[in-house]
Amino acid sequence: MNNTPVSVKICGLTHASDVAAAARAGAAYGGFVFFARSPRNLTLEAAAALAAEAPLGLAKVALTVNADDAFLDALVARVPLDMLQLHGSEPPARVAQVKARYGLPVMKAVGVGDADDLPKLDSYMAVADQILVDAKPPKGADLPGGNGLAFDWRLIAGRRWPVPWMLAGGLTPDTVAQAVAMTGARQVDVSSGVESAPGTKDAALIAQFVAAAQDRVPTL
Ligand SMILES: O=C(O)c1ccccc1NCC(=O)[C@H](O)[C@H](O)COP(=O)(O)O
Repeated sequence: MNNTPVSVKICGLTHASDVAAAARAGAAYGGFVFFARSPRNLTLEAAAALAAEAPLGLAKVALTVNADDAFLDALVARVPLDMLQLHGSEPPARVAQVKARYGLPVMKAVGVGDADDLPKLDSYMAVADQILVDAKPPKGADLPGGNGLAFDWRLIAGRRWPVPWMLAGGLTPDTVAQAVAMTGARQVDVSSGVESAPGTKDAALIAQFVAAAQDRVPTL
């Protein structure tokens, strides 16, 4: 039995109040989204201002989708970051390149819809610092993540990987404890499940989510 509390990432922070709510609730990571079609999309300037608000203990994660070096150069120069999250179709070689170029830990997101998607996870173990095991977006979806949809957690029940991994996809304050129990995840990531509307985070839901993930009473 592992008594270390489950680490939580709150993704898609867009306001200073979101950063404060995530930190107050005890989240370990805060995610900044850089994807034009997302309701959580940030400019570099907005992200730099939010990053400046993040206290020690809240790791700042930038989420990009198939970004080129020019964008990542500007991002890393402008926004103080603790981790890069690659949420597109970046192959393992690109993950290795990004890691070498910026010297930041890299988390690679992999979408899971059915058992056929699981081998893809293995292909990143040698190059990524962390893996985000997320729900595969539905065909034709506008967003490659942050869709509020879960996958069948039984697909990964009991699975272990050699690098740290996070569970994501459709988690909510009501479901996260069951998801942790079923999968054995020690890290979880949420976006839609702690929002009152797409792109609008709710401080009470954030507190409830982190507490539920860690099996304790919310810190409001
Ligand atoms: O959140 C977005 O808008 C987004 C846009 C483009 C790529 C990825 C995106 N989110 C990815 C995340 O890290 C989410 O937290 C993860 O997919 C879980 O989302 P949700 O199901 O909404 O909790």
